Amino acid sequence: MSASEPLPANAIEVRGLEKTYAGSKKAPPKTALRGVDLVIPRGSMFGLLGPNGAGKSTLINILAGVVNKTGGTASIWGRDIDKQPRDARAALGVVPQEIVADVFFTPREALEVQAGFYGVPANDRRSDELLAALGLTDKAHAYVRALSGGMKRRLMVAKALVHNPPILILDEPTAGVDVELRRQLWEYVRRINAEGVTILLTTHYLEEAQELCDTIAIMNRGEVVACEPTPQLLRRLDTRNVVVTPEGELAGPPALSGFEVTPRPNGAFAVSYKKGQSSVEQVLAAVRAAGVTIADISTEDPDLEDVFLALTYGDATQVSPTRD
Ligand SMILES: Nc1ncnc2c1ncn2[C@@H]1O[C@H](COP(=O)(O)OP(=O)(O)OP(=O)(O)O)[C@@H](O)[C@H]1O
Repeated sequence: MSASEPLPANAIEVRGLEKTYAGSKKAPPKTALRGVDLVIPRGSMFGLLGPNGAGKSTLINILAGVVNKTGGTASIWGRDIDKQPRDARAALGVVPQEIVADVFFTPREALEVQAGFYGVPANDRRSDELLAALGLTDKAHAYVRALSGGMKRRLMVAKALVHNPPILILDEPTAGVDVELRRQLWEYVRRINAEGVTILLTTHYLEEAQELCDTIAIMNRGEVVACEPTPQLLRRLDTRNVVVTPEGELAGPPALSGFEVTPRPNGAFAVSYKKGQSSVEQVLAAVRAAGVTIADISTEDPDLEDVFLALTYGDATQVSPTRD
């Protein structure tokens, strides 16, 4: 990227994106994207969530130039993928879902070859810096096939960054990565995000998206069903639980008019209420009015899993998500 270029407001803009995979004798055509609109602001840490088959990989593969779209437009760093495909793709580093190992190269050689592929002049290459940043310095000259799965994945992150792209896409990057490596990987991703790199990540680890991403889009059946700043998305599911532990043993959880009550282990029960419509005070008053003496209470906020389920499965008019 030239330093004098004005920076685009949005790293990625997708409008009305459609994809139908052609059918064959054995399989009918398959629509994977049904008019997806998505705007990823420059500098954000953006999470793309959705059940299997929602269309996340299809979307990423279209951006990466691996899959041809059927309709709509997409631009990367202000460049239209149809009109300026090379420039658009040069702004992206993509870490694919599957581990792709260069069996004949050492990690250092793999990075040099990749840099050469992008035309990065020898003086501008950052192979050693990237190996160090991803904790691979002592494996720089080992054969890639001798690396653990987590190391191969970190090498793939390094490879995606050799040309210093302003956008990094990580497609399910922590599948099969152990807890410690995952922590290191996220630390690094957070660091480069703080340095200005826009991150788009798809993940099934909902807590991870909640913890890492400032904005989250949720896809289901080829459509974006939500796209909001993380705290706003969490507020959308405005149900709160008050978990009550009663004094002594009850025959069962009390019936409270106007509230949903569900049993919890060890004689406790949860009372759900809508924030804005009721309050913890009102819940406790109803519990006391039912003759229950309260030994202890705690409150629960919804996590992303609740929001995700409510948006993608909770709607009774919606059939269950596509399965392959
Ligand atoms: N090459 C292909 N040919 C035909 N159908 C495909 C192809 N690739 C994906 N699909 C279908 O398109 C739909 C979307 O798949 P996609 O892989 O984009 O979803 P995803 O959200 O990335 O799921 P996952 O989390 O499992 O990777 C699925 O129904 C899938 O079966």
